[in-house]
Amino acid sequence: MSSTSGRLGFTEVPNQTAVENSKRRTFDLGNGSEVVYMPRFLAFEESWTLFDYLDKQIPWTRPSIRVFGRSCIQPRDTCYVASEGLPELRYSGYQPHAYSWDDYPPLKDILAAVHKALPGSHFNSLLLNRYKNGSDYVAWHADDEKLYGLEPEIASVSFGCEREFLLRKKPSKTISVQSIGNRVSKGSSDQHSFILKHGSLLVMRGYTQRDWLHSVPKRVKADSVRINLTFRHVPI
Ligand SMILES: O=C(O)CCC(=O)C(=O)O
Ligand SMILES: [Fe+2]
Repeated sequence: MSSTSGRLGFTEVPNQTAVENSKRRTFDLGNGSEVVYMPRFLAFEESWTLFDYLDKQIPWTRPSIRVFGRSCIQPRDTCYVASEGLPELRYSGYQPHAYSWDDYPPLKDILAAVHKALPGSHFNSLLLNRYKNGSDYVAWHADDEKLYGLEPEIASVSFGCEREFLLRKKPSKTISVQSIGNRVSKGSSDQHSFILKHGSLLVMRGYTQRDWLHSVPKRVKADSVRINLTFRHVPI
């Protein structure tokens, strides 16, 4: 984009919105894992319209899942949308019904925007989560189901209440802690935290699911609904 010179010889600064929209930060987590964060992926008002639609129209359920051999109610609402003919998703002993994209046209618009932002991506399934307030959460996990292959790219779009998204390195199977004299250096880059904003996009790619865990912890102060969409590719 070219910039014009003002009357007094100052260079004009592009307007603030354009600068914000172009903000895209890439975080190299090391060893082939990468996270990309775009705080203003979708416009603010449009994001509220989508939030209202999703909150009201999606057939949310709160299923029973199995965690460490015990049955419990999943601590958030969920729904699953997938293209026809994909192998079925199963996680924590639960197999969600796959709804069709055609039943929820705004999801196709969001998918198109994600594909545009991430050239070369081909998402064909979507796991939706609804956190009614700060007592809903997702525990530490990796989306490393075989179904997704070895290096899944996962694109996560958030609406509504801002929540913290944490990444923590999986314990290494080899001894990677370096001893320097008496001091044990573990490095501080084994954890990352993002506040996922209304209308934001966060992408995990490379070996992030193999080498890292992520979570959205409980937050007493979060007092309103958050909706999160994670787009995934299931190879056929
Ligand atoms: O709500 C989020 O930001 C993350 C959801 C998530 O990790 C998942 O659905 O696997
Ligand atoms: Fe996840």
